[in-house]
Formats: sequence, C-alpha cells, structure tokens
Amino acid sequence: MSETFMFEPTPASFWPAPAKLNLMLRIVGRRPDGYHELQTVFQFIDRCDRLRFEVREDGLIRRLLDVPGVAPEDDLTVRAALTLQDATGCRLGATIRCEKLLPMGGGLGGGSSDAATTLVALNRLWSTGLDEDALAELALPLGADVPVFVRGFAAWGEGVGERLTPVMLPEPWYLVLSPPCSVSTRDVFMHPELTRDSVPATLADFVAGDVLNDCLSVVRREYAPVEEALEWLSGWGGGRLTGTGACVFAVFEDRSQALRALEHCPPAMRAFVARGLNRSPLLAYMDTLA
Ligand SMILES: C[C@](O)(CO)[C@H](O)COP(=O)(O)OP(=O)(O)OC[C@H]1O[C@@H](n2ccc(N)nc2=O)[C@H](O)[C@@H]1O
Ligand SMILES: Nc1ncnc2c1ncn2[C@@H]1O[C@H](COP(=O)(O)OP(=O)(O)OP(=O)(O)O)[C@@H](O)[C@H]1O
Repeated sequence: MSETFMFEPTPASFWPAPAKLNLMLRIVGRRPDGYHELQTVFQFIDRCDRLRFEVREDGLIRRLLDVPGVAPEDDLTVRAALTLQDATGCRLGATIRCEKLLPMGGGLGGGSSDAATTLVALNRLWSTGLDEDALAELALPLGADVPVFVRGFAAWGEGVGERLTPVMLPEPWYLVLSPPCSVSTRDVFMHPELTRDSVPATLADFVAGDVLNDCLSVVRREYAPVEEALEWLSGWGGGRLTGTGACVFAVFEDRSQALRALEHCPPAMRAFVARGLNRSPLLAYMDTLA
C-alpha cells in the first residue's frame, strides 16, 4: 500500500488552515499586469495545516517552526501578520507556530490558507476589529487564493479569484494524490503553450459536468509524476488537477469507496482521503470560540 496519511481531526487548541480543491479552472483572459483572469470553483477539504498564536507585548512577529525553503520574511504567516499590523496600527506582536501537514506547491493552497488563518486569528486575538470585507481586501495582495480562505465558503470565483459567489455543492469524498514533485504556479502561468482564451463558462455548465482545468495539458506534459498519477486515477473514474497542481484528485460518493481506492494506490504515491466541505473548518473553529 502507498504511504498514506489519513485525516486526523484538528485538536481544538489549533487554528485550522484547510486545503482547497479547484473543482474546475478556466483561464479566460490576461490582465495588463500579467495576471490571468480565471473562472474556478473552490471547495474546502477537511485536511488542514495547524496554527497556534501567542500574543506578544513587544510588537514583534516571530515564526517558531521553519517552513522548508521559505525564509521568515517570505513566510505567508509572517507577511499576513505584518499586513494586519500595518493596516490597523496595532502595537501587539505574535509568535506563530505553523505545523505544515499540506504538501507545498501542491495546488491545495496551503500557504494561502496559512495566511488567511493568521489574518482571521490575529484580528481576533489583537481585537483589531476588522470585518470580513476588510480582511478579504488585505488578503488579496498576499495571494490570489487567500480571500476565499478568509471568507470560508465554497465559491464560484472570477477575476483572479477575488470575485467570489458562495455556492452549495455536494460534499463528496475525495482521494487526493500528491505526486512527488512541486509545481510552481508562476511557471505554469508563464508557460507559452498555456491556454489563455477559454470561452467563459457558467456555474450551470460546471454543475452539468464541465470540469475542465486549462492548466492540465501543460502540467501533465512538464511533470511526469503528475501524468503518472492521472493515468492511475483513470482506472478509478478519472482524475482532475487542482489549481496548477501537482495534486490530483478523484471523486467518490462515499468514504469506503475512496478508502478502497487508497488501498490500491501505487507505493510511490502519497495519498489521502478527505471530505469536501462547503464551509471552512476555520469558520467551524471560530464558532467554538464564541
Ligand atoms: C491557480 C490558483 O491556485 C487557483 O486557485 C490560484 O490562481 C493561484 O493563487 P496563488 O498561489 O495565491 O497565486 P499568487 O501567489 O497570487 O501568484 C503566483 C504567480 O502566479 C501567476 N498568477 C497567479 C494567479 C493568476 N490568476 N494569474 C497569474 O498569472 C503570477 O505570475 C503570480 O506571480
Ligand atoms: N507558510 C507557508 N506555507 C507554504 N508555502 C509558503 C508559506 N509561506 C510562503 N510560502 C511559499 O508559497 C509557495 C506556494 O505554497 P502553497 O503550499 O500554497 O502552494 P500551492 O498549494 O501550490 O498553492 P496554490 O494552489 O495557491 O498555488 C511555496 O512554494 C512557498 O515558496
């Protein structure tokens, strides 16, 4: 059996930073600043990074655990905390402990979600009192995926992912494969052969089964492990790419079917089973603090 990591509930003392899946992704244009205009459907899954925050009186922002290959000043949790300090003039600081369980460069949005959880958590712990719209505005410059994690609802996304319309979707089980490679979002968006002029779709098209991801052909050509994962999933009803990859996923109506597929997963492939969620575990965690 492959190396697997099953879902473990996030202990109550941790702030969760859940992963997302892009259930479809169309690239419908390019802005003058080079960013691409997208249409996408975001849904959360119940697999999360785990964060803890300690408020400091000295105003400093400190990171407790290293994220491999990411300098402290580039860490999205640190940048999110500094952004909130700047925006509010808050003189408090924080020590941030971020336990990474989500693969990096996987298209699961782990770094973006860490940033969103930091904004939401420190806004509460520092009593800075920003509302959701203000936090989402601070979120966007940190990354195109950060606003959806701040808002916490499965969404139809347009623009660069900041124009979000909440959607209620089925909440199936997913088998997520994490191929042994990291895909740079920037490299995929820079690729000369990327499709950039897809005909815009509607949410109704998605619901009717149009689950195209325009990054797929470039990513499967450039990254052999992604291609291998997709080939394997073709025997289980077919796989899809999330974001720019590298992770791919298949959809199952119930958990036991997903677990059966997981048991047959090739040994070299890291994989896990997760539940689709229309409401983020971050919001559920906030409910427990009320
Ligand atoms: C592919 C998605 O994950 C889909 O949800 C997101 O659009 C990417 O979001 P993200 O990782 O937060 O991306 P960012 O950190 O904002 O951008 C990384 C790089 O990807 C390119 N980029 C990103 C998003 C976008 N709509 N067009 C782009 O061209 C830009 O070159 C940018 O420098
Ligand atoms: N706390 C963090 N956790 C993960 N990555 C971080 C963090 N801070 C900065 N980064 C940088 O952000 C990059 C993207 O990380 P992330 O794990 O979000 O990728 P991703 O899942 O492909 O995201 P997306 O789907 O949003 O493109 C990393 O390669 C890393 O350089």
